[in-house]
Amino acid sequence: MQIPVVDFSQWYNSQDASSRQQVAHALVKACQDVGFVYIVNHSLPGSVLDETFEWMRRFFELSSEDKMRAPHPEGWAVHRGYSWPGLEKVSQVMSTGDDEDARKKLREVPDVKEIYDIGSEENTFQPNQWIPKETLPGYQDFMVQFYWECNKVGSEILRALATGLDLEDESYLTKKHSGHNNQLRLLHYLPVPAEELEKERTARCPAHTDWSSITMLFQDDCGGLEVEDISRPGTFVPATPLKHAIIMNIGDLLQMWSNDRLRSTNHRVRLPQLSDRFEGPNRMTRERYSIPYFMSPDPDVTIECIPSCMSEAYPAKYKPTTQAEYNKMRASMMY
Ligand SMILES: O=C(O)CCC(=O)C(=O)O
Ligand SMILES: [Fe+2]
Repeated sequence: MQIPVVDFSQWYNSQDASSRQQVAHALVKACQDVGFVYIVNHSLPGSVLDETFEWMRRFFELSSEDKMRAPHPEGWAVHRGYSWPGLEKVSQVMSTGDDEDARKKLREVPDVKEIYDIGSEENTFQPNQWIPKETLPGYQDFMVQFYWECNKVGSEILRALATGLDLEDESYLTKKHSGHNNQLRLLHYLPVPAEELEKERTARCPAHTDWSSITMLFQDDCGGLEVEDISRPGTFVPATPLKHAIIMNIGDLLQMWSNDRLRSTNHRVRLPQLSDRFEGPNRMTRERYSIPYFMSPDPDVTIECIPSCMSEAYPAKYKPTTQAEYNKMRASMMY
């Protein structure tokens, strides 16, 4: 399996409907066959992405005391602010109600990363947790702007998906995504001895699917992200870093929405592939920075089968749900 590359330049050519259709169909095909795709020639300038990685480096280099001025609130309901190493545990386990034991067991193998989550300034249910402005002048303004730039590209991707799914209304999906329920996450994976990862005594990010509609991921050149081959369950292939490309993947909500036509694929972060990403006698793996941006519909939007994805022979498989309900089920196992 190879992760397809889709060139988005023709999508922005509003004069040429057939080129736009081609891009949209290539995108949908990739999301059906693999669930992951590299998008190149999108509207986010490489210089902005480089600058974002610079800002996040500066943020994570702050003292823990400084970072702890914007801590992730206790519990799962608010997903903002700084999570110190070990706080979050990624898992595929769903909540059943009586979870204390399951939660403890999951944490026996900690995830060695620190995280900073950001949302819309206008999302009052998920208030942002900022460090004082004077601690890192310019950081907050930059991130707020980057959040909306990502939303702009993400909206174009949703528009292309609707077109590629042959929906008459190109804005079928974008109408349900105001942008205020997205999540920008800055991830810093700490250096660890390779053996710790090999023996699974610690983890970077265990296999999971995302709960979003779509996720856009930006990564540095360290490597380690792996994607499951849906035609050979259990086999993972590396998503090798491609400079300034967006790695886009389908999340659970769009898989449900599309009646399993678009695939929410398992992925994980393991050892970097390249040998020069390790150093010293105990093969410390290099640190890694990545930025997933999760696009989610507004909380009360009903996720029910897209008309072009069902027929008499292939009826809707999922019971309608809302983003808020699905989010609650997944999030309560993570914190
Ligand atoms: O860090 C990465 O490359 C992937 C992170 C990820 O899959 C997630 O946060 O959902
Ligand atoms: Fe993910």
